[in-house]
Amino acid sequence: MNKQQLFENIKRKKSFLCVGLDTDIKKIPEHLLKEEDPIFAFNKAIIDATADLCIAYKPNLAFYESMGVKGWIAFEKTVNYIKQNYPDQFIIADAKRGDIGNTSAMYARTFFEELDIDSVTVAPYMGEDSVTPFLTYEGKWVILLALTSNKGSHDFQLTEDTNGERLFEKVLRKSQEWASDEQMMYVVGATQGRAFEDIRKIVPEHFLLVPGVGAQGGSLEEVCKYGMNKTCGLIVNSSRGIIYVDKTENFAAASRKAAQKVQAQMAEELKKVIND
Ligand SMILES: O=c1ccn([C@@H]2O[C@H](COP(=O)(O)O)[C@@H](O)[C@H]2O)c(=O)[nH]1
Repeated sequence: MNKQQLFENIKRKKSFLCVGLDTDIKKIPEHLLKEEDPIFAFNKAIIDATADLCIAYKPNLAFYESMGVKGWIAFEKTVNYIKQNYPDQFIIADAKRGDIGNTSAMYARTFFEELDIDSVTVAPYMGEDSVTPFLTYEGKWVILLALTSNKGSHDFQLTEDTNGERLFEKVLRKSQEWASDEQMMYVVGATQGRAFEDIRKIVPEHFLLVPGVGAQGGSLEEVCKYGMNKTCGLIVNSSRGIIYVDKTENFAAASRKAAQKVQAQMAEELKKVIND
């Protein structure tokens, strides 16, 4: 999916919501445990209940890999289910990969060839040769960690060099030499508030993947105020705030309600920048 198609989906659905499929066997409703594949059964119900309200799904690999082979099977089934039934959805493998070049090439092969996923999150710490193998696939996206939502973002990302440049700013500037806004997005945590203003000075046109609303307490309003651009430029993720609002047989309808609430807020925010 290219940038224009993503923007068209956002306008059509009046939504820039990404539902995070952080599916934990210990948190899903008990009645699903009798299913052959409870993780997939849960994901399928959540996807069917929310697909008209969101433009992306973000399964986080940690939740699947923690279950070994069964987890990988559930992950692959989930990706295929979305692709077959909701082909307009942008799929993000939140895997935070990155290694020496030939190893990164294997990660890229996994997500882009074997699974044909739209995008993968990548850590920038190992530099250019750890990122460029992901960029050799046309139509696929790298989502580079820039300024994350957690407290630990202060340890490295927010520290300044002698010229006053913060590490996340260096990541944004340097990585633009590797790919354009048609192939690269950045992760910026919703908890980072006004930093979005500084980020937009360096990457005015790029899409940003924004986790941290909902359970982590980031403000959607603030993210939009400082981070939205003329093509929206935001994919805002919520995982626990949507998928775990109810543990009964009614869980999917409850998740839909939670997604509807966020989507309605997003529709209002979009009106401020998009006229058609
Ligand atoms: O800076 C980051 C980068 C990634 N994440 C991931 O996003 C979701 C957030 O889940 P919530 O339940 O909505 O808090 C999760 O998969 C994280 O690993 C992030 O939170 N912050």
